[in-house]
Amino acid sequence: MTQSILEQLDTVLASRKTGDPDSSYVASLHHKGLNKILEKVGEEAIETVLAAKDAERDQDNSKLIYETADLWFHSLVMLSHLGAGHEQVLDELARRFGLSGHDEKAARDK
Ligand SMILES: N=c1c2ncn([C@@H]3O[C@H](COP(=O)(O)OP(=O)(O)OP(=O)(O)O)[C@@H](O)[C@H]3O)c2ncn1[C@@H]1O[C@H](COP(=O)(O)O)[C@@H](O)[C@H]1O
Repeated sequence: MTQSILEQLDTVLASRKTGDPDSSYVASLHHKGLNKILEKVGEEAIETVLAAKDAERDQDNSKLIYETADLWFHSLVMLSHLGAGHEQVLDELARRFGLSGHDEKAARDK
């Protein structure tokens, strides 16, 4: 089975916790600490909201997709910084959907 992009990203984000802040953006965020990471998550959330308003006005979702990717990315950095990962979020969504984490992973791996 090939690894999903989220699995690959989680692996890279974890490796950056001990990376060089001068050569890695993610390592620089971990180095600056949780407050800087939360500042970025807040900033990207606002940019996503503004992009959604523009998307409705312009009937064009391209900027919204770009900003949502930034928001998801920085949220993953936040989870990683605190020792969590995307799997736990997917498990929570699956639980709300009535699937066990195991069923949800099996459905994704099909
Ligand atoms: N997916 C991303 C990704 N998305 C966004 N960004 C960075 O997030 C930042 C977005 O913040 P802004 O738009 O506010 O830009 P900015 O003004 O330069 O940021 P600040 O000065 O405010 O911190 C930019 O610097 C982008 O380069 C990302 N940086 C890295 N990745 C992934 O993370 C991996 C590891 O990255 P490094 O740690 O840099 O090796 C990469 O291989 C990519 O897959």
